[in-house]
Amino acid sequence: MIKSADLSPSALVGLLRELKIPTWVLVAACGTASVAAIYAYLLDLNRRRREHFKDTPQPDNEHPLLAGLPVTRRVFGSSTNQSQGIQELSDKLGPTWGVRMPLFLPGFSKQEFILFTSDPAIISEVQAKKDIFHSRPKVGFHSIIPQGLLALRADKGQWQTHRRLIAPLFSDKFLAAYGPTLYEKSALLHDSLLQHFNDKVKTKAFDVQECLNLVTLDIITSIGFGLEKADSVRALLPPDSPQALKPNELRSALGFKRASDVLLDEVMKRVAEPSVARFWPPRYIRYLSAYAMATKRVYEVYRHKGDSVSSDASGRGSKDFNMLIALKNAQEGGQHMTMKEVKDEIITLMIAGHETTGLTTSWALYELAANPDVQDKVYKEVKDVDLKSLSLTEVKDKLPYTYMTFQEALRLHPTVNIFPREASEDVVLGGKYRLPAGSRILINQQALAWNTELWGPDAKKFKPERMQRPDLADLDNYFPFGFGQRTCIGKRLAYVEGVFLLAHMLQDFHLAVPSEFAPRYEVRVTLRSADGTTLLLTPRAHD
Ligand code: HEM
Repeated sequence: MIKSADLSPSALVGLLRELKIPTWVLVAACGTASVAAIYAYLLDLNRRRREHFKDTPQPDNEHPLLAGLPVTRRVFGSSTNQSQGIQELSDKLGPTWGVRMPLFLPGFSKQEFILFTSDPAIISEVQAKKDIFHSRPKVGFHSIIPQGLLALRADKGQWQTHRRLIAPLFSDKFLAAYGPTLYEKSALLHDSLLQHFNDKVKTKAFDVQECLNLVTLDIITSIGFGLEKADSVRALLPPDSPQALKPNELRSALGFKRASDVLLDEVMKRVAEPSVARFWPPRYIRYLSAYAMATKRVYEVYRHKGDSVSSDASGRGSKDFNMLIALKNAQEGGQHMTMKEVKDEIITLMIAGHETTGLTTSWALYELAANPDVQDKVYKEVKDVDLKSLSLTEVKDKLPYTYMTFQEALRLHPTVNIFPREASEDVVLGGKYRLPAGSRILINQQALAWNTELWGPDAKKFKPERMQRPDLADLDNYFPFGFGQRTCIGKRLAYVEGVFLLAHMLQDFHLAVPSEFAPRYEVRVTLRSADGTTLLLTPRAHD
């Protein structure tokens, strides 16, 4: 019999020597025992956590150790399947369901759970608990987007100060100042398109999603960065046009577009994959050079002296002004943002304000093409409006039906179809869905748009008239620009810009959907049409 005193490490070693067991066998046995112990521990952890979250429906094919990570990666990893994948899981599991994250992987220690919801009651509760759901999760945002409004935490003073300093960029005075640029860029788009038509070519197919993404980029880089020569829409000119860009000009005209694409691409990838893959040299170099391009431009403008904003007697504003200079001059109690803070905010505005507006406008154009009766009504409203002298502050009053068209496009195809919030403390939603501090909730507003209880049996039909409902502003379930204190700061600009671009397009072109075209959703942070939005354009003069 072995006495306990004999179990000292040296006695054990002595015993093993006596037994003459080869060292490699001992090492292998120890290794196997350790792996088995870790595995057993993780399985037990997984079982306990499954038990902890048992009241939240979860996909049943979860990995015993990786928990919901493979499901999340499948859903988010392939952007064309994202909205479909989430919808399929919602159909199966109900309006609120969740996935657990593997606690032991680096990067997940705080993001224990992701709760997806399209349940109006749960969403109202999240809106009411605004002191808990005030920030976006760190994954993705923190390491990629500069430290601007999108990424900053709302419980820190910096976000509040920045929000106050940036808000005036969307006031009446500033909107009036953007007018001339908006008209100029939109007119350039139309010139570029119209050059494709002649007596023989009266109707031609264009990808309006591409067109709108180019023009909204030109607008934001011009009013944001002061890039007066931002004219990437000239890439749409017919190659034989005397104004067509030469290859070297095309490169520089599309430089900002490429940078913006890369930055957005990174946002999407990093949301799905908080891993070292982002440092893969080719990808990292691409990202760094896109970022450097935007940064260089910010610093060039920043070092120039400039006025914050000027408007002429008609209130139409001036082109010699940009958001960057306005932010440089913005101050509160004599305190300005630092150059780096201004840079972070201006790149954030470019990322947040470009594709969102372009895509919503192109969804609206698609719906107008698909619904000729609605198109006729919009055309009737816009055809005699002098857009060149229209102040952006008048857009809503002068173009009410077009405005509702834009709002309805946002309902049916919410450009930010799913947006995240982080729980700053442990919280239980709906009396049973547990969300530990640091976990995420993803608000699925696309499913809300199709909810027949909210929007009636024709919820999937495009009907701008439904935006006349008087309670629209108070609806807890129509929030294409988010809600609460983190609501989109650029909402007013998005509306007037989108409605203006829609009105201009309809003044000049009749739209139709080619018989073979049916859009498929793709999500790259924003909801786009995977194959572009090809529409048949006929200049009204040839109509
Ligand atoms: C149709 C166009 C747009 C849509 C659908 C949209 C949608 C959104 C949504 C859903 C959010 C998140 C809100 C939340 O978490 O509650 C957001 C935030 C934001 N948006 Fe927009 N947006 C649009 C245009 C713009 C424009 C034109 C700008 C600026 C030029 C802009 C700048 C921002 C910023 C800076 C934030 C972060 C605000 C904060 O956290 O304080 N957006 N947007």
